[in-house]
Formats: sequence, structure tokens, C-alpha cells
Amino acid sequence: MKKVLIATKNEGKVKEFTFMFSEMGLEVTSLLDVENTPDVEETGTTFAENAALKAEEISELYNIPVIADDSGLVIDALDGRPGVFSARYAGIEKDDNKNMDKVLDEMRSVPPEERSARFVCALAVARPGMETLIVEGYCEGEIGYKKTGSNGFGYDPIFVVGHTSSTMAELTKEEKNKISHRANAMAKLKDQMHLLF
Ligand SMILES: O=c1[nH]c(=O)c2ncn([C@@H]3O[C@H](COP(=O)(O)OP(=O)(O)OP(=O)(O)O)[C@@H](O)[C@H]3O)c2[nH]1
Ligand SMILES: [Mg+2]
Repeated sequence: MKKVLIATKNEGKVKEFTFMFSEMGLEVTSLLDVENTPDVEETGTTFAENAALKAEEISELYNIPVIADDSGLVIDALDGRPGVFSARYAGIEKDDNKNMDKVLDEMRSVPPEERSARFVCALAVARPGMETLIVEGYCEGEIGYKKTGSNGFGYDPIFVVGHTSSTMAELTKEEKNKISHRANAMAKLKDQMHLLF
């Protein structure tokens, strides 16, 4: 089975990419499988810039095609925060629970009609000597009032999926991998995978 290297150290992402790429007959490896890989500095101001930074640095290092994901939660009532700072919103330790507590606290007095938010996923495909390809996927919803559900990762327990009463963390992995920002970005990449691997 052909392998694809995802330039991530996020276990939640690796599980979801493994599931989605297996449907295309591709096997996923990630930076969790490789010793002493660099932590790419995410100095970009957009998800697309950070995804490109991660994919290009790792592709150059190993001289192979690499996919990277930069993703996060964008909340309208917080002027788009946490955005590209989603992983470290409550501190550099990247603690999902502390991140969610900080968002729930900042949103405590925001009325129901103003709690809209979206997940964004930018995927970058970097190939040696070729232009980097970028696609983006989105998932609309709103911020709940407490953590509900234990599936997924990150902010899933406080993100109520649009037109439903379920949080992303209450979805099964099959359901999430059909509607998530990551699934929507992958759907755009799928048509071009035969060119890439
Ligand atoms: O509830 C969530 N469901 C998701 O599906 C999801 N996707 C991303 N996120 C959040 O956004 C950060 C990514 O930051 P990020 O793209 O920099 O990734 P990361 O630093 O965790 O790993 P890496 O891929 O950079 O190695 C993560 O930590 C999460 O907080 C999600 N939260
Ligand atoms: Mg990161």
C-alpha cells in the first residue's frame, strides 16, 4: 500500500487522516512515527500559511511529498479567536481542557444568537521542486455552554455542529469524518491525489 507522510504530531489528526486515507487505499505515517523531527515554527498569520510552512519544511528535509494540516476554531464573538492560536490558546502546553475552559469563560455572557463559530482546516501538499498545493475545508456551528461528548479531540466537546443539537464530540468517528472541516478539505484534495502520490 502506498504511504503518505503527514507532517503532524497531533494524535487526533493522525487518527482521522488514517481513517480517511485508508478509504483511498493509502497508508498514513506521521511525525509521531519518526525520531527527532523538528517542531516547525508556525509563524504564519493564516491556517494556509502555517500548513505550507509545515509541509514545505518536512518535504525539504526528507525530499518526498508531504501533507500538513493547520486547523483551528474561529469564533465570531471573539473576533475570530482562537484562530491560528487554537492549539496554544490557554498556554504552550496545548491543554485541550484548559483551551475549552478559556473559550467557555470568554463566551459566558454571549447570547445564543451570537455564538456562531466554525472549524477551519487548511491542507498543504508540498513536493520537492514543485509548487505547494493548498485546499481549505470548513464546518459551521456554534459554541455550547459546557463540554459534552468524549469522541474526537481539541474543542470538539464545546462545538455544536450546525443544524444539529450534537457537539462534534458526540458524533461517531464515521459521522465526524463525513462532515468535519478536515473531511471537507480532504474531499477537495481527493480529486488531485492521483497527481500527488
Ligand atoms: O475540536 C477540535 N476538533 C478538530 O477536529 C480540530 N482540528 C484542529 N483543532 C484545534 O486546532 C488545533 C490545531 O492546531 P495545529 O493545526 O497547529 O495542530 P497541532 O499543533 O495540534 O499539531 P500539528 O499538526 O501542528 O503538529 C488543535 O490543537 C485543536 O485545538 C481541532 N479541535
Ligand atoms: Mg501546530
